[in-house]
Amino acid sequence: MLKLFPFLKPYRLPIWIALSLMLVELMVELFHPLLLAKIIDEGVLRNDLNLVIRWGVIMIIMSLLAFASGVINSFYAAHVSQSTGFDLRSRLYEKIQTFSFEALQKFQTSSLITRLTNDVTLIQNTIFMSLRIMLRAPLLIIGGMIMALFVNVSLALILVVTIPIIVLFLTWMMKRGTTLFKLVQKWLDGVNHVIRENLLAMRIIKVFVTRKHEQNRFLERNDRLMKGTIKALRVMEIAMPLLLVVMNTAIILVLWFGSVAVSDNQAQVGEVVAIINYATRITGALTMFSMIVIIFSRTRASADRIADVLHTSETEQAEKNQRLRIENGNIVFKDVQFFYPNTNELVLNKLSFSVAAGETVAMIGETGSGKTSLFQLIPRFYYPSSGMILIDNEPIERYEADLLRAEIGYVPQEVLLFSGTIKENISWGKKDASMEEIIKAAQDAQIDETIRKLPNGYDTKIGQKGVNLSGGQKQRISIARALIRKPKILLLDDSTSALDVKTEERLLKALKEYKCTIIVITQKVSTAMEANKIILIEDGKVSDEGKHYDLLNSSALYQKLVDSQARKEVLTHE
Ligand SMILES: Nc1ncnc2c1ncn2[C@@H]1O[C@H](COP(=O)(O)OP(=O)(O)OP(=O)(O)O)[C@@H](O)[C@H]1O
Repeated sequence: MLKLFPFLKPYRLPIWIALSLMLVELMVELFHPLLLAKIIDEGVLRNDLNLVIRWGVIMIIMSLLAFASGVINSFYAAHVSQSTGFDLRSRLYEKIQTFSFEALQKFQTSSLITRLTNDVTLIQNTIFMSLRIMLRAPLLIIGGMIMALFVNVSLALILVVTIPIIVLFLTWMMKRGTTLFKLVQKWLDGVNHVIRENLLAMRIIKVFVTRKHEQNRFLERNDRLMKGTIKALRVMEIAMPLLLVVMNTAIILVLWFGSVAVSDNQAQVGEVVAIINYATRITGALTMFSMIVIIFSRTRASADRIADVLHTSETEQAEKNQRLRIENGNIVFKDVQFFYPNTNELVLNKLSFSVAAGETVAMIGETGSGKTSLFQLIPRFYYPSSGMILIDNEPIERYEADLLRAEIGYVPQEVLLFSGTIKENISWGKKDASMEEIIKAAQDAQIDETIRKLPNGYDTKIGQKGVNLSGGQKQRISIARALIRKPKILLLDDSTSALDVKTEERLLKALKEYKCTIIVITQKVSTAMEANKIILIEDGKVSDEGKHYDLLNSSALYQKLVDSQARKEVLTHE
């Protein structure tokens, strides 16, 4: 939890103001019984109405002061807690943006969302409560003990011995509670995980009629969360009765030893009453303290989870000193081997190939042969486990990640569009793009005509993940988004799969204008035939490469692919 303290530093002044005002409230609270006793003993019992009015007015003024302090304290507590929550969320978000794919895989998406929302909210609430009431309990406990010692040392010793034992016990419970609440937050991640998956896969769930199965999956996780929370709270709940037993025993001991002391003339009756009075107040404060322990256990668990994200070292390495930019776009893979982090399956095995600047290369291979993985190494989402990747004859590590990626247009296999207009989605690839540039990119991606037919043209809004567009339309918008930045290297991962042969032909022709290096992963012979070179990938290795007619003679895999597609064409023409 201490790791998050720096986040409070910018709000030192409002924190001090809030705490000082809380002390004013506390002082009024402590002095109230004293004043009441004075009014009763010296005013009411002696029939002194003036004294009653005088001290009564003082009591009212003090109450008003406490009321005003409370209101202003609330104002500052809300300001500090909300601002700290805002800062924490922003820092977490910034940090997650720098995460390497390894770190993103380690913290699941749903867990990151829980940390950014629920965990931050818990911390925010705890800060608010700390500034409002939390410090009051410990101060009442300490203040009560000091006052008791001041009244009668030997009787107060009973409290001085008992109370630290209870506080130690509560601290131990907080530790135990933190472990349990950490699990609770993990189970909350689990619930969020199912919700997220279900919302994203609603169509599949409906079409496979698996609503019941998914409901049960959700209920199972929800049940685990409920039972876990009850278990965690139960451990905490024994604190209260235990505390009352110990404190009541202490009060009985004070009474017993007190009566002995009074009869031995070693204490006054008033002193015994005063110490019992303090013991009762301290019991109340300890009850409050045990509630605070519950809240703190939860908050500690959340703070640890947030700190885990903030202190993760698996971020992308930024080679700040390197200002290299891709000039031509030639690519060389030399004996590249690759394992995904924390796995032992060799995905790329001594893979070597080269693509000259401005060339178009088609990459063909069976599913799972490593094509997408190979693509992910070019914008440096991952580093090769061994071997070398050179761009413009420079090792890829020498490029700063952002500068490297600025020159790469990447159209992933799974198209993802953002909510917003079509225009915004295309210009997302280049924030300062003009309308002409947007239209040009759309024209080249063969989507301009379709967009113009939509109700609001380029201003048509598309829903989350572009639900109101067809697969092929989404693919082409995603291609336009990559083209608008006029990349030096264009990576198309099976991005023309949903296009008919004619549209695809026009697209490939338009791409030639861009004079960039293009690698296109495809299963279509029609696409491959347009390329300068075809590279065949088998089990993470280059099994063959060449032009269409060369491969027809040399590669059994290519022949099989051509045969199957020719047969499909014959069947569709029949
Ligand atoms: N994030 C990942 N973590 C671990 N292993 C992965 C990951 N992504 C892919 N793999 C594994 O890497 C291997 C190659 O996958 P890849 O996606 O590169 O194949 P591909 O040739 O692109 O297949 P497809 O044509 O079906 O897209 C597969 O065995 C897959 O299980």
